[in-house]
Amino acid sequence: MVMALPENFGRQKRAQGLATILSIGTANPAYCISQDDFPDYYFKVTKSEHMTQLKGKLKRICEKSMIRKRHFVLTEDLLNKNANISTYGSPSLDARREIASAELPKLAMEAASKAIQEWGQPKSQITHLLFSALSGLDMPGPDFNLTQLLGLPSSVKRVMLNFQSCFASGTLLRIAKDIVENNAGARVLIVSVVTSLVTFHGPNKHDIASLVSQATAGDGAVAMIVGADPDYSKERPLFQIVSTWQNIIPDSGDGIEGHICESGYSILLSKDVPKLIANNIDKCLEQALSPIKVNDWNSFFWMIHPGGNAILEQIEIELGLKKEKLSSTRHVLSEFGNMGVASVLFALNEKRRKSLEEGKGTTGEGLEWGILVGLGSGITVETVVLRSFATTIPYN
Ligand SMILES: CC(=O)CC(=O)SCCNC(=O)CCNC(=O)[C@H](O)C(C)(C)COP(=O)(O)OP(=O)(O)OC[C@H]1O[C@@H](n2cnc3c(N)ncnc32)[C@H](O)[C@@H]1OP(=O)(O)O
Repeated sequence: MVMALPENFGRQKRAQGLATILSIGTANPAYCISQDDFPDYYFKVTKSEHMTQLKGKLKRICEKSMIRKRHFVLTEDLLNKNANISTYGSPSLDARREIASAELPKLAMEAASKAIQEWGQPKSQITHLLFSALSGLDMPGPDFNLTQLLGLPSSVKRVMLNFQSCFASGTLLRIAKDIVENNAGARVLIVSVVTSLVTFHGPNKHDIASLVSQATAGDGAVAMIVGADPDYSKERPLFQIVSTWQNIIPDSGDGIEGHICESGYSILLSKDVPKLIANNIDKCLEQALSPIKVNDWNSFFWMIHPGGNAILEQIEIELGLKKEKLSSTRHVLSEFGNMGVASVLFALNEKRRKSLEEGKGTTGEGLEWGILVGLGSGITVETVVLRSFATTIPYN
C-alpha cells in the first residue's frame, strides 16, 4: 500500500516579519600581545632576529596599523613545542589542525553561551546552527561538536561554512534571514570562530603580504541568535536584518586570495586592495539600496570589515563619512586586529553597547537605518541593511 502524504506536507509556514538579531556574544583567547611589542616578539619566536630589514618593515606596518593589541590562540609555548609552524614553508598543517581542534571549541562555546544567556530562552528552542570557521576542515566538523558540547537538540539543522573569508559575516546574516523568514518560529544560532594560527608564518623577504597579515590578524569568536517575529514579552530585538546584497568587484580576482598548503594557509594581498574597494564601494552600496537614492551616507550607522586601516581611510574619503561614523569599527580594529568574519559582527556588538552606554535612543547611535559591509576574497563585498531598535531595555 502506498501511503499518501497530505498535500501541504513539507511546506513550511512563513514568518510574518523580518529577521531580527536577538542577542550577541563574543569571546577572545586570553593570550594577548600589544602591537608595540609585536615586532620584537615575532622575530624572537620565529628565531629570525637576524632579518633586521624585515623587522624594520614589520615595525612600520605595525605603527601604521592603528591596532593597540591582539589576542591569539597560538602562544609562545605552543610555538616552542611546534617549531615547524614558525619556520616559513615548513610542513605544519597537522600541528595546526591539532591545536585548532583543541582550542577553537572553547572559544565557540564561550561566545555561544553568552549569546544564549543574553537571549534568555531554552536551548531547545534553537532550530538551526549556522557555523563559520576558517580552520575546521574535519568530519564531523566543529558544528557537530558544538551541538554536542552545548547540548543542543540532536535535530538541530546545521549549516557549515568552511574556509570563507571576511565577507562571510554578511553571508551568515543573509542565510539566517532566509531561514527564519521562511520557517515561522525558527531560531538560528550563528557562530563564527577565527584564528590566525592557520596563517601564522615566519618572515620571508619574498612574501611581504604575509608580513602584513602577521601585523594585523587576530583571533576571536562571535555568536548571535536570529529569529523573526520576536516574542516581546521575553525576547529583546537588537537589529532587524532588512535586506542583503552581494557583489564581486570587477577585475579583482587576485586582490585577496587564500590557499591551504602543507605549510599552513597562505594569504595573498594585492597592494591595490584598499583602492579597488574604495573605487567600487559606492556602486555596491547603490545596488544594495536601490531604488532608494542616498544623498548623504552619514545618515546611516556603519559597520565595515576592519581589514586594514588603509581600507577604512579610503572608504571614508570615497563616501564622505565623518570620522565618528566608523568609531565602533575602529574600536574593534584597535582592540582585536583583523578577526576575519568575526570582526564586523564584533563591531555590531560594540555599536549597540556604545549606543546604550551613551544614552542614545536606538541601538544604532540614535539612528534608524544602518549598513554592515563584509569584505573578502576575490574581492567580494557583502552588504546588509539593518534597522535599529529603541534602547529602552537594558542589556546584560
Ligand atoms: C582574508 C580576507 O578575506 C579579508 C581580509 O581582511 S584580507 C586583509 C585585507 N587587508 C589589506 O589588504 C591590508 C590593507 N592595508 C592597510 O591597511 C595598510 O596598507 C597597512 C596597515 C598594511 C599599512 O599602512 P599604510 O598607511 O598603508 O602604510 P604604508 O607606509 O603605505 O605601508 C607600510 C609598509 O607596508 C607595505 N605594504 C602595505 N600593504 C602591502 C601589501 N598588501 N603587500 C605588501 N606590502 C605592503 C608598504 O609597501 C610599506 O612598506 P615600506 O615601509 O617598506 O615602504
